[in-house]
Amino acid sequence: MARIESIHSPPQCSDAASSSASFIQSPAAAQGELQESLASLGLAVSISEEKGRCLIALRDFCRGQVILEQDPYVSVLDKESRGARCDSCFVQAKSLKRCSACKHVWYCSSTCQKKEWKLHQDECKAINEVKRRKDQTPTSSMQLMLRLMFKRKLQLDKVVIRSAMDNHEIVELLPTHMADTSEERLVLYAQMANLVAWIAGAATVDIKEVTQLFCRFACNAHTICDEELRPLGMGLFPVVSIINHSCEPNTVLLFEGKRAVVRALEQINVGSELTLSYIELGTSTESRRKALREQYYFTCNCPRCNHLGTGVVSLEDSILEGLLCKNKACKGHLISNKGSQKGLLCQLCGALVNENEASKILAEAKEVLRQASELASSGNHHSAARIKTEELKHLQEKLWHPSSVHLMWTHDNLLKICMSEQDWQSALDYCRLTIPAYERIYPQFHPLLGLQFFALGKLEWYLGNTVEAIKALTTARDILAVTHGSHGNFFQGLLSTLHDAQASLAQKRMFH
Ligand SMILES: C[S@@+](CC[C@H](N)C(=O)[O-])C[C@H]1O[C@@H](n2cnc3c(N)ncnc32)[C@H](O)[C@@H]1O
Repeated sequence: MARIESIHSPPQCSDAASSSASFIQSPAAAQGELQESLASLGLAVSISEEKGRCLIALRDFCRGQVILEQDPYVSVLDKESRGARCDSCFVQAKSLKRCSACKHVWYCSSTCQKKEWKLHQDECKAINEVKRRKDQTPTSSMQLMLRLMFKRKLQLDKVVIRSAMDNHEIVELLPTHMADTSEERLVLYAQMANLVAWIAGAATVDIKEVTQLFCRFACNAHTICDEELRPLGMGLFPVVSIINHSCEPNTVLLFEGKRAVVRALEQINVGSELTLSYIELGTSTESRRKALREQYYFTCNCPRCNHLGTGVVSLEDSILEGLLCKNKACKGHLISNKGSQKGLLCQLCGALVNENEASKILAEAKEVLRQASELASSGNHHSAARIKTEELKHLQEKLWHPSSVHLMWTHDNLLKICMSEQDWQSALDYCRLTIPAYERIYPQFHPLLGLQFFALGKLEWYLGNTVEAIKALTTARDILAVTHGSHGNFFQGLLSTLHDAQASLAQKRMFH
């Protein structure tokens, strides 16, 4: 594809050679400068012993209000999105132009290509060097690291503008958890750092520092998704990353292109801490805590987790992930017994399944799950996959609650398979089955819940069930107006489907 020539012009910056030392801020100065910027948005950083830095509201925010927006310090598209989306703005476009030098990045316009050139220039040379010497291109995480290093240098050299919310010093304030990181992982990061050094030119790269930066990526970088929460790439957002986790979050993070937008999920009063969910919320307390410990190195003590051990959470957890009681007359669920006798305890009839029998049931359950995930990850949405997934569904129905997460994901997989086969009626049936589980698992204003109602509404509408379509689309509208905002094309598309359905119903009523 033709090169947009102007991008190869050298950067226009007369003072590029001036001393960079005066441009480096101390961490304290960078934090002070950040506080000032945040204050103008009604936000502040405070420190807690348990969590480290926290982001606090200095004023009230109402449900659906945008609290914070931030462009990534650095970002990169996934392999799957490269060539389908613009590397600069992440917009999907049919006629993208490829950088003719490295042939690795694509832009939707010469404006985007020019905007990125200063950052892409060194990366372009590095990619070509890897191609020449290894006949390979760097992976996405490697590319993200290269971009971070090149951007830092360009900001130090004053070739690229820095701001209070976009500079390397605030990236360095993010935790690394290096001391908590396993030896095995550190070795992997060090190997990756060596590769980065080799790609970027070893003289300029400090291996220990890059290893530390990989640790920082692991617990701070965000997956950038489209409106339907399909992953597009990765980005580092040093201010959004100050927001700590809760399993009952009061904010939600979505992306407009690659720009992060944080909205309030509820009324947030002055003085409250902002929280986000870092993980999939539809799992039991133990699973959520395990996931958080493994990736973020903390034990969650949010209000939802703090109920662990109380009756409410045991029942909720057993419905989400607990096995059905083996006693045919009982409708209860089994979860690990916390008492002296090891095994599984029924939450309803109190029957204890001993350790041996418990491990047999768990092995059976594990095998069912293994088959399910193998099928889901194979991406093989053909009739053979459908038959197998339906078999799994029957097996899972014998083992788990109808609202369990396992069945919910199986119903979701079947929904996708039926959609790809254009079997709309079966797709609608499976979509309907997912709704009670979604409603149980996710909070009232969760984007996944809104998206599932949107999918249901479209299927109902397509199959001529106008009243049901209006009901589902109205629920989707109410949720997505809060999580996604009401201005984008995606939301407008939902409104227009809803208006069509409402107009059709009005017309039907006029003629009957
Ligand atoms: C993305 S950072 C959040 C900002 C961080 N607190 C800071 O000081 O910059 C993620 C890290 O914050 C801490 N963290 C986040 N949520 C927490 C929570 N609910 N309880 C305890 N620590 C938490 C953990 O150390 C985690 O690895």
